[in-house]
Amino acid sequence: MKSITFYKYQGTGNDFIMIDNRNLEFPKNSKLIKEMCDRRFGIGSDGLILVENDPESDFQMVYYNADGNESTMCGNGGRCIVAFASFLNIFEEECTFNAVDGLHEAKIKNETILLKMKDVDHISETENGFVLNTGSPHFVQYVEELGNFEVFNEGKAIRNSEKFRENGINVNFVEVQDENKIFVRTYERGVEDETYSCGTGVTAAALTWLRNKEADSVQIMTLGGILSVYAEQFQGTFINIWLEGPAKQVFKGEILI
Ligand SMILES: N[C@@H](CCC[C@H](N)C(=O)O)C(=O)O
Repeated sequence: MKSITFYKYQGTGNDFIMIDNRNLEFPKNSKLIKEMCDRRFGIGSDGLILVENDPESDFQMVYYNADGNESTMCGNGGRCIVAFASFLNIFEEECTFNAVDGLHEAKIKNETILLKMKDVDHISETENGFVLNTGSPHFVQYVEELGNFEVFNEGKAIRNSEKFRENGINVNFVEVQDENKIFVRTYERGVEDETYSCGTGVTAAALTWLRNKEADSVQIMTLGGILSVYAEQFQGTFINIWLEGPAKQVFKGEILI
């Protein structure tokens, strides 16, 4: 048996097991990762993230969903790994890191982490919503009374519909609160449940709200707290997209594998 040190982080309630894997000793086994993320039989989390060395930036982010599979970009996980890399003294105030969708910049500002997301040059409009990729694929639908909305059942049905079943999609429901504030709840692919917040999801929701408007920022309420998205629109493309919000270390532990 081998003992592995892990840390638990949460970013607006989206929670992750974090492991410093700069020595490449962690076994990347999806059965093990799924067991570690299990909320009854394991540590419990929405995903697991490894910090590894990267030749062209401060570190590499390797992200797994709670189902044990390596997946596309995680925005809240990206903010949490920045807090973790700072805790590990990998950088001081600003950093760059590589993730599955390319190079990201990030900054620590007081109690929050600002993470630069990839540019978004295409938003498709369907009969009941929008589809876009903010590092991960997202469906965004505007609804009323989101507090009482059946996010799990409706999200699961869309994620498993014929159009999206094969590759999967994250499903975000949005209620407009006012011109500068929206409320978002997300059914996440790979967790196959509603999570308290999804960083690439709120970014997707924010861009659908900001498109064709003069405004360049919006505040987003989630079940786990408040996030902000800043973005510029240039010739039909969203550039300089920044996701801002808190990311906190919750505990440290050891597991035997
Ligand atoms: N929690 C996430 C999204 C993680 C990826 C997602 N589950 C997928 O597989 O697409 C976030 O904060 O962005």
